[in-house]
Amino acid sequence: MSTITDGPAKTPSRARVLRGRLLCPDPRQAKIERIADGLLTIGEDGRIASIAPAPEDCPLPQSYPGAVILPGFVDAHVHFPQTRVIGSASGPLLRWLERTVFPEEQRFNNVRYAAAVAWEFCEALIRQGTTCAAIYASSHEAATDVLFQELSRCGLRALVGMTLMDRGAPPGLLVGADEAIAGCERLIARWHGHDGRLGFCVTPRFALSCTPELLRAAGRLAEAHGLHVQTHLSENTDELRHTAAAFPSARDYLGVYESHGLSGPRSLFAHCVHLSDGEWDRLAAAGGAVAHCPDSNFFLGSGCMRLRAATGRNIRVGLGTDVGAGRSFSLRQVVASAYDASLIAGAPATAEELLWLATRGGACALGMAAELGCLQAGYSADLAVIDAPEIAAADGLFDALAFRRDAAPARAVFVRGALLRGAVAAGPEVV
Ligand SMILES: O=c1[nH]c(=O)c2nc[nH]c2[nH]1
Repeated sequence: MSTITDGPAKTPSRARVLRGRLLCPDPRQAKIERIADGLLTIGEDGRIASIAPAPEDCPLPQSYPGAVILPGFVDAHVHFPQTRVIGSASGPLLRWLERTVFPEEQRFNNVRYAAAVAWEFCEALIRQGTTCAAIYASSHEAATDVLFQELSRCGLRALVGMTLMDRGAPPGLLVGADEAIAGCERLIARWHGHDGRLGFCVTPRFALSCTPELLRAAGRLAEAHGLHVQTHLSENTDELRHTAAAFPSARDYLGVYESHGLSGPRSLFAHCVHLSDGEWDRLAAAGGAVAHCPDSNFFLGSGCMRLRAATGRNIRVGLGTDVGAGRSFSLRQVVASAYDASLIAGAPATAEELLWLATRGGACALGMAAELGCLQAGYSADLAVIDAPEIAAADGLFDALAFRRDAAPARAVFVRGALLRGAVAAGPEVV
């Protein structure tokens, strides 16, 4: 199995200590421990060297007064070529794809356009405190390559796929199976494992945009390289009807992916709004993960995913902005939408649980559990520093972080200890 292991950073970051309010997600359960005044030491290798309460006579000033320090957000589902069409209210899903998404994604056959948007996209992620994302590029090899270049330059961590489509869209977006797989092979050779931060993810858009030949080839490609797979599953009722007609021998929507070698422990399924109990059971048995995208589901009128259907079966769940059907790059906005969705589904989640899903949950869903999502020695120092009111009660603080819609962008963002945004207050040297 191919994993993206975290080697030493190319540009080693200076070892440093951050002092502040720390939010430490539990590695296994959806709980977050608070350290009211803590010291977080980052080693030369970009990993957390230690976490400890600050001593009473600590000479170091608060690194970011008025903020909390937590693991960077993980966006489990986002579309790079939809950056400029966020908030286009042309849904539901299939009409939105036809009217808004496919015309915009065709523009990515122009590499200069793709490069300009790649910069905007990465900036938008970093601004919101996102340090890692599972990204759909367009169906163009060159545009996908340009996105990898920008991710390499800006320091983010990501899984990226060239979106595979050979039917059901304008000709300018369709790429036949042989050509698409050859393009993926070149991208894998160039980028998979790059700098220990970037990985290639096999990305058939959804069943309706792929022939059985392309789905089979995608399954073989993932198997051959031990790669993650990401795709959409059971988002909208019209989509379900068309999928059943296009794959008459499949037992249900998940069955389409199962029969083409695309369901397994490295599969990440977005949406999962209309899955039957039987499909949830099979997804759990296969060890697949889910990208929960409630803001997008509201905006396109797709419905509410039953979060408890996933967590009750110990299925790994991350949160996805699903830009551009999602209306924001902020995982905190998605946390708020996930809360609303949980109320509608009749099983309320807490802000603490949802913030855990936005950080540690996403790391687990993307297969990065050993590296990301915890503030503990040995984990990568991928951090978001977020303004937060001084609220003593844990629930009050989590609620404020999750539900105050006017929240400012992240004060600072680090990946592997390297600063991507913001500055650390100059304090006395303690290392
Ligand atoms: O929310 C979505 N965004 C997309 O781009 C897409 N493609 C297929 N299904 C989709 N759903």
